[in-house]
Amino acid sequence: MKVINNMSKMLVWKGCTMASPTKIVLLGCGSYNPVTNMHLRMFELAKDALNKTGRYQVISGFMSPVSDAYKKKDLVPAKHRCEMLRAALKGSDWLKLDTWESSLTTWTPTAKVLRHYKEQVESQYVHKPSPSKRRKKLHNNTVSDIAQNHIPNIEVEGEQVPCVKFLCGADLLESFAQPGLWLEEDIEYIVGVHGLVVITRSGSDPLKFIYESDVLTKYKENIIIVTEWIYNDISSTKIRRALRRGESVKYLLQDSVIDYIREHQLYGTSDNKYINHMMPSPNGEAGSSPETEEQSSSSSGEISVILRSSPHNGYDSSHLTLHRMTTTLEKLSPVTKLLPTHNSSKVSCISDLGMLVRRVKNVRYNLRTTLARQHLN
Ligand SMILES: Nc1ncnc2c1ncn2[C@@H]1O[C@H](COP(=O)(O)OP(=O)(O)OP(=O)(O)O)[C@@H](O)[C@H]1O
Ligand SMILES: O=C(O)c1ccc[n+]([C@@H]2O[C@H](COP(=O)([O-])O)[C@@H](O)[C@H]2O)c1
Repeated sequence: MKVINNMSKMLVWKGCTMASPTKIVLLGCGSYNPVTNMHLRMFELAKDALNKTGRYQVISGFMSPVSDAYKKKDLVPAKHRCEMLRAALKGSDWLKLDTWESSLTTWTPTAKVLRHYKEQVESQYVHKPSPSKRRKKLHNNTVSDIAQNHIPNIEVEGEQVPCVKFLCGADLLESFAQPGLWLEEDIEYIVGVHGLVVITRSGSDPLKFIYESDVLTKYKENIIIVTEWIYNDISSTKIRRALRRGESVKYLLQDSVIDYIREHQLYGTSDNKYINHMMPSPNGEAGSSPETEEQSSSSSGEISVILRSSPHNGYDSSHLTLHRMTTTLEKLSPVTKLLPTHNSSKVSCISDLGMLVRRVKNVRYNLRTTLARQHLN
């Protein structure tokens, strides 16, 4: 009988019934530069936690990459971030990319993005198109939608208008306290009107943070904290660093995202890919890489690798390094030409390529590869 009493309490709790949980659309905003497995996992965690309460039913999740106007350091163009998201989301039947925010030429505060979503969900619900039309729109979600102010498609059933909740990591919640970053009224709108689902992140203490904030305490009923027990601190920053250093990011990103990054030579991958293949280590094994001071790739297809070397007595082998890089690059890509752009006479002497790898410090080579196809054009 006790169980039944408890059940009946649950049934009347806040006017909700077990039979009619509130339908939820989760919205995640971020740079997604690039999208990681943790960004995807956040949605799964949130969905599980909300559904398990019996009060909510998550029907859709949307990922909204920030526009290029956000100008965050190392932010690659929205076109690429959207394509990587699109590739990553192929395996999900309830998560979707929304390109509206990223298509704008100015940065949009998150409160405005949420307000836009709320309006879209409500209007879509009221003027619900026929299922066939909705399905068609859903599959038309391509990068070209960026120019068309794509409207998210929510699969809705029944008559209840879904609520849009903001999904974020605990670090984003804590950024609410950064002076001058978020507007007070925006925080109030986000938490008061929409509500938050916060995924814990290492080094954060969301409960304490909520306790210390008057506005968050006021709306604490609207904040759901989801503890990620499987400790996972993947961040896009760490991914970009690993890529820049030519380190593997497999199992941290979706394979399709890794393929996209390689194909489009994002985050400095072009240089490392070649360097890792061509540079022998001191004991002759392939795989060590020279210290590169700077590696960059431009949208014009040019790749720059700058090597630093220090004065050293003995034989100058840096030209050999240059030669090896040239031939390896040409072997790897027959359409690549290397144009040395620095005077090699100033380069220090070193007898061993592996040593060069470690001692390169002062003198620079700027190896510029230009795709022959571009020469031809
Ligand atoms: N490992 C993680 N655990 C919990 N939340 C995360 C994690 N990684 C990202 N998030 C959340 O994902 C959202 C989108 O974040 P964003 O794209 O800025 O990712 P990021 O990995 O933190 O990026 P960067 O490292 O470039 O700052 C934010 O709400 C952020 O808090
Ligand atoms: O709305 C705001 O005032 C606001 C202030 C700081 C960050 N945001 C959003 O938070 C998201 C994550 O930002 P970041 O810098 O952690 O990548 C991104 O979508 C930003 O638009 C939003």
